[in-house]
Amino acid sequence: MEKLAYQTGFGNEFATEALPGALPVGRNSPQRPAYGLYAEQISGTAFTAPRAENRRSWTYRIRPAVAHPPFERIDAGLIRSRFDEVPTPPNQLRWDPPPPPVEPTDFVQGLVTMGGNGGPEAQAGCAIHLYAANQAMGNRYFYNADGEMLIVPQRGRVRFATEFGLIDAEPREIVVIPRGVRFRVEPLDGVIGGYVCENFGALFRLPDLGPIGANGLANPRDFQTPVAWYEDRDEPAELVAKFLGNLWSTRIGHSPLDVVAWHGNYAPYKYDLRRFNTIGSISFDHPDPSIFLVLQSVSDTPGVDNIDFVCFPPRWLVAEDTFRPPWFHRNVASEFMGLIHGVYDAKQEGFMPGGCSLHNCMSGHGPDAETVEKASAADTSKPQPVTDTMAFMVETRAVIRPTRFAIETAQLQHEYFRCWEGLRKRFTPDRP
Ligand SMILES: O=C(O)Cc1cc(O)ccc1O
Ligand SMILES: [Fe+2]
Repeated sequence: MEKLAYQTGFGNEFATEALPGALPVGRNSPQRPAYGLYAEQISGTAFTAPRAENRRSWTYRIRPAVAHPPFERIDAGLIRSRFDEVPTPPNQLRWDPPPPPVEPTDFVQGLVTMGGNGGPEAQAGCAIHLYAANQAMGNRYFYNADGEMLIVPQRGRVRFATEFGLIDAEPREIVVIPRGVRFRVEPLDGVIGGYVCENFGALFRLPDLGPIGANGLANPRDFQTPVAWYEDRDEPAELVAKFLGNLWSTRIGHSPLDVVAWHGNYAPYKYDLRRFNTIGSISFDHPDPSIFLVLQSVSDTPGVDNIDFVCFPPRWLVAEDTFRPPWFHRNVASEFMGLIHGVYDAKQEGFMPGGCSLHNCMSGHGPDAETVEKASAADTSKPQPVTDTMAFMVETRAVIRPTRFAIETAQLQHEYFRCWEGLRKRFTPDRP
């Protein structure tokens, strides 16, 4: 597999051309763009959004995006963008990894919604999907008008061929495809699978660092955006749109990935979670998980995010006289977790790579009984490495409401609550 070239930086003003001179200099819309290309803008924020948040790109393409017959509605399979199918239980929920697809399945066909909140109309909230595929999309292309898609590969390497260029990703990397950007997914290994966080709200951004300083957590230079790449393919193709929760399809006679040059700050990107600069306590106590924040989607209330995407990478635990794993807690926020690799430090077993868990607003949760036994007996005068792990959490302001599929699937672990059954009473009122 050839190594792809990328431009680096988060939300930079990128400029890239696949043919020399395709990108106009000093203007966006020349009367006759070079090579007979059409100029087209795609905006990801309101025109008048403050400069620091404003996102848009200019593309120079073989045909404008408008060149297609009307869309017709198609079956959305197990994709959901409304979350009122079944009552949401306050229970701790956990799922085994889904079995790989048996039928030929591409990325869009293999999307299954596990839960979510808000919706595309409200422009707030998120949907959490799993994907599993064993086929390339071929001449099928997809775009999502409902939100940007943060894709978390868990199994298999995968190529995203997008209007803005090519991205190859492997497990422990994440990919963000902005709202509206057309793309196609190709497995680079036989079976691919993972998670998708569809963000209906404000675009993902890097969090402020406050007293941490100018460096740390996910560093901007580690975000990678493709260079311009195009295909000039005049052949029958299908374009599928996700629009207000429904899927719509149209037939076009060419590949929509025909952008020869582009500039701007609205484009797909990838990030390797292994580059996350993890920060933790070097004195005592387990800090709040906000120190693991990779990307945030802010809400209208300062400090209360629509979505926090956090990761739990390998790290050292050194806090003395401290119960080192995640503590027992109930949060106002809701937590959907996935395990990309290895073992999660709060759960000895049952939380498998490819699996997921959901602990909603005020539902008690924390380390399982086995973890508590171990951590309570550990020698905390010695540093302890947490190795071979990569978990993530989608933490949201609103309750994450599971879909009917999530509640009825055979992968739901009905015995999950038993992992806390062994928490014995250890109260000794006469012995401090
Ligand atoms: O529930 C979890 O496992 C996620 C989590 C991790 C952590 O280190 C602190 C709080 C928290 O919710
Ligand atoms: Fe939690």
